[in-house]
Amino acid sequence: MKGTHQPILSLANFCADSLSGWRAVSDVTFSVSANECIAVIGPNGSGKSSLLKAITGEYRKVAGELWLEGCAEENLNRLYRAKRVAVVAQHEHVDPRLSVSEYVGLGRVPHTFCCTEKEHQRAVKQAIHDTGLSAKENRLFGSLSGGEKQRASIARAFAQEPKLLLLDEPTNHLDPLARLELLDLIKQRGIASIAVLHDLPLVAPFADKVILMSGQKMVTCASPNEVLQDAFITPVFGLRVFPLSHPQINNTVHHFEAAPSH
Ligand SMILES: Nc1ncnc2c1ncn2[C@@H]1O[C@H](COP(=O)(O)OP(=O)(O)OP(=O)(O)O)[C@@H](O)[C@H]1O
Repeated sequence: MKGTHQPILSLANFCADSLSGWRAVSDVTFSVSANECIAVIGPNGSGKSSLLKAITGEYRKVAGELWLEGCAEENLNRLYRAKRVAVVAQHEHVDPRLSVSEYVGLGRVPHTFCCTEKEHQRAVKQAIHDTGLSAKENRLFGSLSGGEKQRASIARAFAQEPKLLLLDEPTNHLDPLARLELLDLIKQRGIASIAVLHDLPLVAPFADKVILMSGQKMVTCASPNEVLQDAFITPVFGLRVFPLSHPQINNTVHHFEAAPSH
């Protein structure tokens, strides 16, 4: 049952700075367990990507606590993180001459010395299969469409066999059906996932919890129905929320319109 697992990641009153001392995120408190999906929402420049960078250690902790699988931040080394956390970044610079299977194989790098070649190959094949790319495994990365590249990035992250998946705007450049399929793919995988999403109507079907960011701070972290309300959304986005009953399934869907004063 969701919520009863030991958290994979916990942050409490967490603040992090860039190397130059700029305050990247503050007031962050939440946890994510295996099988849980979290959506991070907020307007442009509100600190969503900064939050992911703080979790990966790119920004350094200056206050509060972060635990990854029960290990405190100060005791984490790069290999420990790399074995547990996979990142699908917003802009990935990939050598276009790599084949899809070579690119997906990069996800195995943190496990280089602790798995056999057969185990590496099995993980890569499985990830390519699960993301629907089997027919394209020998194609060059540079020849893939935008949506296929996005799937290949997810496959690389799956091949890493992480405990936690961090995704920065994974639905960018995807058509409407591909967006739904990609989020469903992540959800079905059953890995603790934190995804930055701009497309607010996609948030409730995907997320167990929503983190709302504004001005580099976490405003709240709660269920989609709790966060997707005027009280939170209007001051941060300038939008009004209309929760509607879905005609066929027992779920609320959310419609958004510009708030009158905006
Ligand atoms: N090292 C830095 N020094 C100063 N400001 C920075 C630094 N890194 C990021 N910023 C600023 O912090 C703000 C938040 O950036 P971030 O990339 O986290 O936003 P975001 O919510 O992911 O935005 P978007 O939706 O546009 O991708 C931006 O205004 C950005 O210019």
